[in-house]
Amino acid sequence: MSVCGAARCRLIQTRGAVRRILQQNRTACSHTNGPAESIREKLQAFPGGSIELQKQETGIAVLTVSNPARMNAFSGSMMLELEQRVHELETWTEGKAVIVQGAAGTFCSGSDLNAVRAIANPHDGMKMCEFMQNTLTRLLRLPLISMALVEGRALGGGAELTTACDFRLMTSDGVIQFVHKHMGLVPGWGGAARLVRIVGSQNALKLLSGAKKVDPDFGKQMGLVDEVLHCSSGEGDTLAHGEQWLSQFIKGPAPVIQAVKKVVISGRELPLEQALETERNVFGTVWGGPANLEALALKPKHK
Ligand SMILES: CCC(=O)SCCNC(=O)CCNC(=O)[C@H](O)C(C)(C)COP(=O)(O)OP(=O)(O)OC[C@H]1O[C@@H](n2cnc3c(N)ncnc32)[C@H](O)[C@@H]1OP(=O)(O)O
Repeated sequence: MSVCGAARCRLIQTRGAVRRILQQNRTACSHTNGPAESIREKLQAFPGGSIELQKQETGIAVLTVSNPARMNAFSGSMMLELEQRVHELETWTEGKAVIVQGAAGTFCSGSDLNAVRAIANPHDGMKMCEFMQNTLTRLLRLPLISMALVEGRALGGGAELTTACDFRLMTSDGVIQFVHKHMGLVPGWGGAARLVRIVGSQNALKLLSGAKKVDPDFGKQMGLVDEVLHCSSGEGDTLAHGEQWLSQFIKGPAPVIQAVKKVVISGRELPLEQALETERNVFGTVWGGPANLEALALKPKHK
């Protein structure tokens, strides 16, 4: 193929990739699309628990998966609520970060097995996965730095949820386990695709095929866990420790933090040419902006 032909081919691939991302976001944002509507009705039929969102003045939001009677398993209504909460975060211009945690000292035990039994046919299963994939993709693409705070267990879909965050922190007794194989399943909420990108395909294969328990040491060793908090789950101040760790990445004004996250997302997801274009555009939003002018006036030395 000629150089021009190869370049044209790359351009077509790039446009295809961008169209796919936009299409995915459109599907995710659509509240009127037929098949998505039918799975919404089915999910709504399995109530219980809640997804709580607390936006703090510090610019850190806390998203809590709460269904303590079922170890924070995701009921159908919680899946719908998660989408709403992610939507609220997408438009939070003052925000810098979001911490995803579970209630009552444990993270999340995956999907509610009662709901799973009731929609145990491939069609509904795939629709549920499509719904959760869209929500978790939007969570990962938020212009906020995200962190899963794993106290206790993150199992099945709970383990998948941790991969939809930029960072994972664990208490010393925390466990992440992709138990899907033990359930005759594979991840379906996008957890396998994201896991491969975080730890590489060799490690992902080991974790999924062996349904291996990832404790803090193992997690750090393979790059799944970013930090271990030296406290146990349910000790009370775990969230404060998590916020403290996160604070090193969110100093400065929200527009700058959001710009940082945007260039990382485009670098992570787009082909190079497209990522470079996005980077230029994002740069244009901060260049000559208040934080930039203030820094220039101070003539800082970065020693
Ligand atoms: C997307 C694909 C998926 O996520 S598939 C789902 C994968 N998750 C699972 O299979 C988790 C199964 N549960 C367990 O292994 C255990 O309950 C774990 C989480 C380890 C907790 O054990 P343990 O501390 O002994 O408590 P327990 O078993 O008595 O549980 C307390 C109550 O919670 C419930 N629970 C737990 N997980 C779920 C779940 N995923 N769906 C529905 N209910 C769940 C238990 O049934 C138990 O309820 P009950 O007190 O017996 O009424």
